[in-house]
Amino acid sequence: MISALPFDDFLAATLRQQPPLADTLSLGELTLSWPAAGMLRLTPKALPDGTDRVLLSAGVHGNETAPIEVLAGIVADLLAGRLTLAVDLQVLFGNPDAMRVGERYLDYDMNRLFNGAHQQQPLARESARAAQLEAQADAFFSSSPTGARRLHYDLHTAIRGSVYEKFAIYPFLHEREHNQEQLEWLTACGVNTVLLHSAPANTFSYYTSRHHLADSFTLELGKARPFGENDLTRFAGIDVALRALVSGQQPPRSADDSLHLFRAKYNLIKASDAFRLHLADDVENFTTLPDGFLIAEDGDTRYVASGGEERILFPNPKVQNGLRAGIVVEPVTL
Ligand SMILES: O=C(O)CCC(=O)N[C@@H](CCC(=O)O)C(=O)O
Ligand SMILES: [Zn+2]
Repeated sequence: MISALPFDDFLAATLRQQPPLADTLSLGELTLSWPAAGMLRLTPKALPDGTDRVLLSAGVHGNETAPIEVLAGIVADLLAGRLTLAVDLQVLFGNPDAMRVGERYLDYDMNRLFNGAHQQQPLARESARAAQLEAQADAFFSSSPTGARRLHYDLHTAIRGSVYEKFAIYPFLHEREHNQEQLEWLTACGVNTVLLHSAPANTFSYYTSRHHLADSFTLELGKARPFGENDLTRFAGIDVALRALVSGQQPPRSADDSLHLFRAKYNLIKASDAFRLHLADDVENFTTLPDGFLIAEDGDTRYVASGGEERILFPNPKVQNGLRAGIVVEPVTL
């Protein structure tokens, strides 16, 4: 075990490709392990039975920088002893190579490569990294003691603005109920809108939910901007909430305790280069679609809104062929 911190800023060390450590590191009340780029585990030396396991990831999309900066700030305060750690914490920066160049991905959208899907794209640089992230999540969660909560928040920002600025995406659950306590926690954090997925997906949050029965969410926290251009005051709510979580506290209650729930109805799939989206670039996420509105078409396939209650999420005609180019959602109650 070594005892001197080899970096003063974990994000900077990740971006400059500083070599990780083969050994664990002792730092005051913490044990650290840094087995690979962008992967840091912080464990309190005193670890009571039932201590929560918390996985916080950001940068699965390299251009979604504000959540990366939020996590970097939390790590810095834990390492400096300004914040007390009360959980076993795994921090993962998903795609450092894409972060370095400020792109969503280099070869293939990494959030379509989990759940083993990386095996179908062996040439993509994101595939090796997705497999490495899965292995790290496996090592972290599979050794968790019974009774300990397993939580995973995968932090993102979106390409478009949104009617609801902050929202959570709840992966499809197999024979499990949605966790009411988690929905209340999200609401307390100011994340008042939740989309319930209706089918499995190859996302990181689905992977940990499915394989480790974690309470896992993709959190969409605002708009994607390059490093240095984020207004971090807009991320203060989640910052405060995550700091409370890792130090074993409840988040301060948000003034607004309403909850807007939606269900994914179907995906728009870009099957070919003929895919045409009939929504302007400034149409926001969760915009309502009038009954009969032609959302998109792809050759003979026409996506037409129905009923007047549907809304559009993540419309993007630039995705690779075969991938999701949007989600049509509808309001739901639990
Ligand atoms: O703004 C967009 O079009 C995409 C934002 C984003 O990266 N969203 C995630 C959602 C993942 C999920 O469905 O759980 C993604 O597309 O990977
Ligand atoms: Zn993203």
